[in-house]
Amino acid sequence: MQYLLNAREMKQIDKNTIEVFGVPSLVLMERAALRVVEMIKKEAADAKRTLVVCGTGNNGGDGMAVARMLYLEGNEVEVWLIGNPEKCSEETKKQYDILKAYGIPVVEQKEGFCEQFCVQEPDSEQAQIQTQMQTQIQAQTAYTLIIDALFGIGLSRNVEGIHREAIEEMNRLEGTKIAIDIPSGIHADSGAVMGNCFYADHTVTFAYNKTGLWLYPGADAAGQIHIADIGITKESFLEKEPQMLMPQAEDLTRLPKRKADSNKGTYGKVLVIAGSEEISGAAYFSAKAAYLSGCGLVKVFTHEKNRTMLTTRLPEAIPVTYDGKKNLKESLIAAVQWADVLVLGPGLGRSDTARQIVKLTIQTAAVPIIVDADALNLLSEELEILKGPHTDLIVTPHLGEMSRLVDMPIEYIKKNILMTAQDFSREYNVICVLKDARTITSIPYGKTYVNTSGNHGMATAGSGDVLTGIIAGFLAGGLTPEEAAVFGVYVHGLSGDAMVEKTGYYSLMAEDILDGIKEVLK
Ligand SMILES: NC(=O)C1=CN([C@@H]2O[C@H](COP(=O)(O)OP(=O)(O)OC[C@H]3O[C@@H](n4cnc5c(N)ncnc54)[C@H](O)[C@@H]3O)[C@@H](O)[C@H]2O)[C@@H](O)CC1
Ligand SMILES: [K+]
Repeated sequence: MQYLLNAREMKQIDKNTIEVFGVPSLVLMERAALRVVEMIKKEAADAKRTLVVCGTGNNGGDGMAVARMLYLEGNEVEVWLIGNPEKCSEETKKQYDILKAYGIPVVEQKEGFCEQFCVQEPDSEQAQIQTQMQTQIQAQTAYTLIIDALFGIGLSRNVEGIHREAIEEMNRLEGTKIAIDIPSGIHADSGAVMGNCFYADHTVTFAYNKTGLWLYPGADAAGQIHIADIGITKESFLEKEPQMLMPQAEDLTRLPKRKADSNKGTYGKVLVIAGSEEISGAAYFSAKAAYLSGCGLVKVFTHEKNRTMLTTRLPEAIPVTYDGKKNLKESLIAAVQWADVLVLGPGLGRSDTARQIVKLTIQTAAVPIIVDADALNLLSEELEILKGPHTDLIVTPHLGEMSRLVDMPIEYIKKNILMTAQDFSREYNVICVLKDARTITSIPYGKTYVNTSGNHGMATAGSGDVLTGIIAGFLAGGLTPEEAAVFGVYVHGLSGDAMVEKTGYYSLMAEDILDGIKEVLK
C-alpha cells in the first residue's frame, strides 16, 4: 500500500523532519531540487533552454534551486518570479540570492502581466509581418523545458491575477512541462482545479504521494507521477500514520491463500440474492465472479424465471428460486442461514417483493452482506433500515445510487467524493465503496482507500455485478470485510485493465471482466 497524504499531513511531517530530527529546511530543498534534475535526465527531457516559473513560497525555492543546477550544467535558464519578492519565504529568499550571485536571469513579475509574455493581436499588415518575424525568432529561441514552481501544497485559495496569467502562459508555451511537487492550481487534498491549473507531462512529488495527484481532475493535470525521496521518512509521522492509502500490485500477496489440503467447503459459501422477473444477467455475473475469485460454493436466490438461464450458463451455481410470494420468506431465511457471505441487490428490481427481500435479509443476516444496485435504491427510500442494528455491510453505490442515498446532486458528490464516502460510512456504520473513475473505499472511523486500477471501458452493464461477486469471493475465502472490499475493487480494476488491450475501450463487456479475473489471479 502506498500512503496518500493531504497538505496538512505533508506540512506536519516536513516540520517534524526539520524540528524533531534537526534536518535543515534548505537541505530538504536541495535534495528536492536534485531529484527533479535527476528525473529530467532519466526522462531525457531537453533542458537546453529552460524556463522556471517560481512563486514566493518554498515551491518557488525548489524551482530556483533546480534553475541553478541546470544553469551550472551549461543550459540556458530563465527564471520568472511571480509575486512580490519581498514576500518570499526565508528559504526562497536565500535561493534568490544564490541565483543573483551566479548571474542567472530572473524576471520579476509583481503585478499585471507584462506585454513580453502576452500574445498581441496584429492590427496592420506591417504588424503582421513583424509578428511573423517574431514568431520565427521565438521558434529558434523557444523553451525546451517549462518548470512549474509557482505553488505547491501551500495553495490556499483560487488562483487569480498574475498567477492565473502565469499558468495560462506556461500552458501555452511549447516544451516538456514539469510540475514541482504538484501542478500549480491543483488542490493537494481533493484534486480540484482552483481557478485554473498547470498541465504537466511529469510531476515530481516529494516524500509521499498527495491525494490530489490521484483524484480527478488533478490526475489529468499531473501527467506521469514520480515520487522523490528527499529524506523525509516514516519516522517523521511520529506514530501518527496517514489514514489514506492506495493499493499496489505487491499487495496482491494478501489475497486468500489456497491450501493443498482443501475442499470446496474450505473457501466459503456465497449466496447471491439477485435478479428478478425482468432481469436475469446480474445474478449470473455476480455468481460467476464469486466462483472465479476462489469461492467454493455459490447459491443464487432468484426468480423462478431465471432458473433455466442460470443452469445453462453457470451450472456450477445452485439456484434457489421463488415464484410470486409463495414460500419466499421461509426459503430466503433458510438460504441466508446456509451462507457465509451474501450479495444483495444486483438486478433485484424495485417491486414490493424486492423490498421485502432486502428488508428481511438485512434484518435477519448474521454474516457480511455486500449491498448493491437495486437494494441500495430501495434502501434510499427506507434509510432507517441501515440505521438499525445490522451485520457487517459493504455498500457499493455508483454516483447515481449515492445521489439517491444522500439526496445530493451527482455533480456535488463527484466533487466531494472522499467526504461523501467517509460521511456515509460513519453515519450508517458500513464500509462504503463509492464507485467512480477513482473508487473510494471508506472504513467507518478508519482508513480510506483510493483505487487507481481500472479504465473507462469498464463503465458497462454488469461491471458492478462482477465487483460484488469478487468482493464476496474474497470474503468467503477468509479476508476481512475491509480487505475484501479494498482488494475486490483493486482486482476488479486490474481485470478490466488486463482485457482492454484485447477488446479496446469501446467493446469491453462484463463477460470480458470475468475473463480478466482469471488473468489477474492465475
Ligand atoms: N522544508 C519544507 O517545508 C520543504 C518544502 N518543500 C516545497 O515547499 C512547498 C510548500 O511550500 P509553502 O508552504 O511555502 O507553499 P507554496 O510554495 O505552495 O506557496 C505558498 C505561498 O503562496 C501563497 N498562496 C497560496 N495560494 C495562493 C493563491 N491562490 N494566489 C496567490 N498566492 C497564494 C501563500 O500565501 C504562500 O505565500 C512544497 O510543495 C514543496 O515544493 C520542499 O522544498 C521540501 C522541503
Ligand atoms: K508546482
